[in-house]
Amino acid sequence: MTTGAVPRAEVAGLLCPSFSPASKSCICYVDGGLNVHGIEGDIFSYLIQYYTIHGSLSTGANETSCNFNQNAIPPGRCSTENAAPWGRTFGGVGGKPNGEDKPAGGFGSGRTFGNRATSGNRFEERKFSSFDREVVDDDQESQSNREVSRRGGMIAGGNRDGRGSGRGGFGRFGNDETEKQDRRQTFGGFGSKRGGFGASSGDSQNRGRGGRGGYKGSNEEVIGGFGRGMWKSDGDSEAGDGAGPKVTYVPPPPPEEEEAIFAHYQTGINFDKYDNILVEVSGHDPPPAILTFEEANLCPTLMKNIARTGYLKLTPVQKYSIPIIMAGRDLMACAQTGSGKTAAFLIPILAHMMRDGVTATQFEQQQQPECIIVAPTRELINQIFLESRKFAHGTCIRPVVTYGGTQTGHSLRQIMQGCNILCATPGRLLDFIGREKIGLRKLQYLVLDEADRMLDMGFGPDMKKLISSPGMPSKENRQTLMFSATFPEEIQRLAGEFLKAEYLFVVVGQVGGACSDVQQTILKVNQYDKREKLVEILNGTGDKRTMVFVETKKKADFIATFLCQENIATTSIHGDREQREREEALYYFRSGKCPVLVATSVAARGLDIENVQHVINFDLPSTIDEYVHRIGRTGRCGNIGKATSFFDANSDSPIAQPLVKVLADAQQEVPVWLEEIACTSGGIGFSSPRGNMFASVDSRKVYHGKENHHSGGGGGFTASNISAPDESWD
Ligand SMILES: Nc1ncnc2c1ncn2[C@@H]1O[C@H](COP(=O)(O)OP(=O)(O)OP(=O)(O)O)[C@@H](O)[C@H]1O
Repeated sequence: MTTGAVPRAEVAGLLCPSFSPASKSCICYVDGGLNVHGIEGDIFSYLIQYYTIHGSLSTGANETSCNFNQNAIPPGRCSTENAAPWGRTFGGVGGKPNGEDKPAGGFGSGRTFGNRATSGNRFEERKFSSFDREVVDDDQESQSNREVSRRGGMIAGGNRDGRGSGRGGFGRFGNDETEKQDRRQTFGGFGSKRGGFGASSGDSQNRGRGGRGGYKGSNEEVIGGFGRGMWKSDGDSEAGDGAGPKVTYVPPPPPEEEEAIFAHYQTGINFDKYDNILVEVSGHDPPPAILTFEEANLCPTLMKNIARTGYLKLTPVQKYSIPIIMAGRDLMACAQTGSGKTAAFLIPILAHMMRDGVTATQFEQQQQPECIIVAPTRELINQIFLESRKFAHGTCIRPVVTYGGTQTGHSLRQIMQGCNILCATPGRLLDFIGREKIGLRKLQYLVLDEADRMLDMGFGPDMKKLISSPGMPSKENRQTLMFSATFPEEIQRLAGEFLKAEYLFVVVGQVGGACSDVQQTILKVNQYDKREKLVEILNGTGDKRTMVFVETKKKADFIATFLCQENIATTSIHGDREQREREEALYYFRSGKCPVLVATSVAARGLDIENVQHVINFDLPSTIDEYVHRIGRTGRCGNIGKATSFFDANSDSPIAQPLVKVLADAQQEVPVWLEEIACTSGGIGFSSPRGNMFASVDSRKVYHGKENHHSGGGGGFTASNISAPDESWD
C-alpha cells in the first residue's frame, strides 16, 4: 500500500505516510468502495471535500496535490507531476477533469457518489474560498490557529504546535457509530472506514475524548476537571487529563446595540391560529392560564423588553407556562416547534429575579447563578442566551453563556464578571462545577430545554451527574422546568427523577406532533437518485433559505461539496466542524449568503433562523421525533414553511408507520404508497420509544390507568437504548 514511505511528510498539510520527497509522490490506491488507502482514506476524502468547500489549498515546498486515477488502480499513484489542484479533481468520472488532459481520475465513480456528481467535473475554489476568516477574531494565544483557519484548517510544514482546535474533526472522523450499514455500503468512499487521526472509534466517551484530536499544541491549556467521563458529550477536547488539544476559539461578543439585541422576525399569518390549538394541563391544582402579558403582572422593565422584542400576544405555551412557573411549580411542557417555548420559561424566571432584586456580583472566584439553563447543542444554548439578554436588558441580572468548542478561559472571565443565568451545554457546565467555578448554592431554577434529548442516553448521564453535583439543591428546593416539542413516554418517566412529584404537564396539541404550518411532502426517491432530485428541487427554489438534513457528518460535507459544484451556494454544519466554522456556517446561512445549509442532526433542534422556507430530509432520520424537530426549523411562529423528505423504501420503511401518523395528525396528505409500506413494515425497532403511539397525555395517567402504549410498533425500546445520534452535540 505504501512504498518509499517517508513518514511525516505532508501532502497538502496532511501527514502522509507514503510521501516520497524524491519523487514528490505518494503511492496509494483506491479500492472498489473508493476508500483511499495509504493516506488515511477517510481523512483524505474528507480533506478533498474540505478544501473544495473552503478552497484554500495552496501548494508549496512541502505540499503536493493528489489525484486518483480510477483507471490505474489498484494501485493508483498520486504525485505532484500529474496533479491538478485538489479543488479541481474531485468529482470526476475516472477521467479527465472538465475536459482537461490530465491524468486526474477524480474521485467520483463510486457506487453511489460520483457518477451523477460530475456535470462540471470540477470543483472550483469559488465563493467559499476564504469564508471571511476575520469575522471572528481570536485572541493572541490562538495566533497559530488563526493561521490554520485561514488556510482552511491545515498547515503545511510539519507538525505544528498550537494547532489548537485546528481540524479537530479529523479526530472523530469515521466514528459514525450509528451510521447504518446499508448506507455505508452505498456511500462509496465516505463513511465505510473507521478511525483516523487521533480517532477513537469506540464508545461515546472515547468519542468525546479522542474527539477533536490527535494533535497536541504547545499552547495547550491543560484543564483539570471531572476526567474523561464528563467529556463524552462535550465534543471538544479540553480534556481533564490534558491529553487533548487546547480549544482556543473565542466567539464574537454578543451585540451591544439595542437594535441588534432586540432584532426579531415577524410572526406569520398563522400566528393567531395558535389560539385554536387544544391545550391540556395535567397535575394537581394548576394555576389558571393568562391571556395577556399584562395579566402576568410583570415589572415595567420586563414589559418594555417584551414589547421591544415584538411580542404582542402570548402563544399558548406561554399562556399556560408563565403562570405555572410564576407560581413556583415544576413543569414539563410540550408544544410544537417554533411556538415560543424559550420565552415561556425565560419571562417568568426573569420576572421572579427582577421581583427579588437579583443583581450580578463581579469578581467572585466562584459564581453562584440563580438559574441554570442547559440545552444539547452549542448553537442552541447561544441562542437561548441571546434571548435571555433581550429580556434581562436594562436590569442588573446578568446572563452568561458557555459551551464546548470555545476557550474556557474566555468563558470563565465572562462568568467571573457576574452570572445570574448560566446558559450552558452539559459538558462545559459539569467542568465548571467540578472546578468550583460555578457553585450551586443559590440555584433556584434548573431548565432543561429540549428536555427529552437532555435525558436520553446521550446526555442523561450528564444530567444525573448534574443533579447529584455537590451543592445542587434537592428537587424539593429548586424549580425544575423541562421543555420540548417531543416527549417520549420513557423520557417522561425518567424526568420524574428530576421533578417534584406534583409537577404540572402542559401539552399544546399533541405530544410530538409536527407543526401544522409546515407543508410536508414525502417523495419516494431511492438512494441513487437523491442528489439529482436535490439539485432539481434547489434549482427550482432560487434563493429560498433551505436546510438539507443528512444522516452523517461525512455526508454533510460531501453533499455540501456537491452542491457547490452545482453552483448552489451552500455551507454545512455538523459535529466534526470546528466551532468557529459552525458559527460561520450559521452566519452565512442566516445572512442569506449561503441560502443552503447542509446539516446533520446537530442542527435539528431549537435553531430559530428567520426565513427558513424549506427543510429537505435528504436522508430521513431514524426516529420520528427527530423528523418533527428537523422540519420544525421552518414554519415557525405562525409563518408557513415546507418540508420535503426523500423516502428510500430500502432503508426508511421502519419509519413509515410513525411518519404516516405524524402526517395525518398534521392534516397533511399521506401518499398511498407510504401507507402501504407502513401497513407492511410495522416500524418495529426503529422509531422513537413511543413508536407509533402519540400520547397526548401525561405519561403519569398512563401508569395509573395501566395502559400499554407500546403495542403496535414500539419495538420494545427502553429509555436506555434510545440511540445517541451520529453527532457529538455539546
Ligand atoms: N409571543 C410571541 N410573539 C411573537 N413572537 C414570538 C412570541 N414568542 C416567541 N416568539 C418568537 O417565535 C420564534 C420561535 O420561538 P422559540 O425559538 O422559543 O420556539 P420553540 O418553541 O422553542 O421552538 P423549538 O421547539 O424549535 O425549539 C422566536 O423567533 C421567538 O422570538
